[in-house]
Amino acid sequence: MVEMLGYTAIRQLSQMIAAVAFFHSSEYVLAVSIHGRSNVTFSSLLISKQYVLAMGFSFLEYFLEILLLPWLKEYWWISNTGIVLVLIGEVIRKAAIITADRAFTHMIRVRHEDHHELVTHGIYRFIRHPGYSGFFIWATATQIMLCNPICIVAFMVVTWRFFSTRIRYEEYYLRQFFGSQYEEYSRRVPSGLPFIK
Ligand SMILES: C[S@@+](CC[C@H](N)C(=O)[O-])C[C@H]1O[C@@H](n2cnc3c(N)ncnc32)[C@H](O)[C@@H]1O
Repeated sequence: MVEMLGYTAIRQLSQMIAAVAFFHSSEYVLAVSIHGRSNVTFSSLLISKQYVLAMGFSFLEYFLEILLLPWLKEYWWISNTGIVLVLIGEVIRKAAIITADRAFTHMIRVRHEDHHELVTHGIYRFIRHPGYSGFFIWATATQIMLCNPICIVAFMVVTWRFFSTRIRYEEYYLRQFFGSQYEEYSRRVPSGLPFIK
């Protein structure tokens, strides 16, 4: 197997599998420790059908290019930049989850609960949506790590579009829950995603 794939593929694919496994297992562990096992479902692993499809495309691109354009995978400075960005994305996202604590629910709240307070400290002082910003960086970085030019662009476009819709929906409710407090906060602090104020 190692001889068939070669050093580059073995290394880059192992990094990818490690990044994905760590991301999802840590999301699940954090969700259980914050919300309790009985309130956490398989969806907290954040593995949707669309996500599996995207990852499928990513591996397909990787295998086609390593067979047909192997030189493309040898830009180690690009691949290593991807590793650094994967770590940065992880740190931003996990800092968001830990800081927001019980306010960080995987399903967007549409009803205000008594314990739900507006979080504006820690990483939320600098970015309004650090959880989404971290995921956006992480997902794009996995493709940079694999030197997958098509999926770098595709992952950026798809995750950006997904979060731009989600942020509009989420902020509609946050404005209802927290009124002028949220207005003032959103004027002062950037979203953390490009081209979203
Ligand atoms: C998946 S979390 C994402 C939180 C945030 N958008 C982020 O990217 O870090 C979604 C939940 O967080 C809540 N939420 C988002 N921003 C918040 C804030 N600054 N303070 C309290 N709750 C927040 C929303 O009401 C929603 O139910």
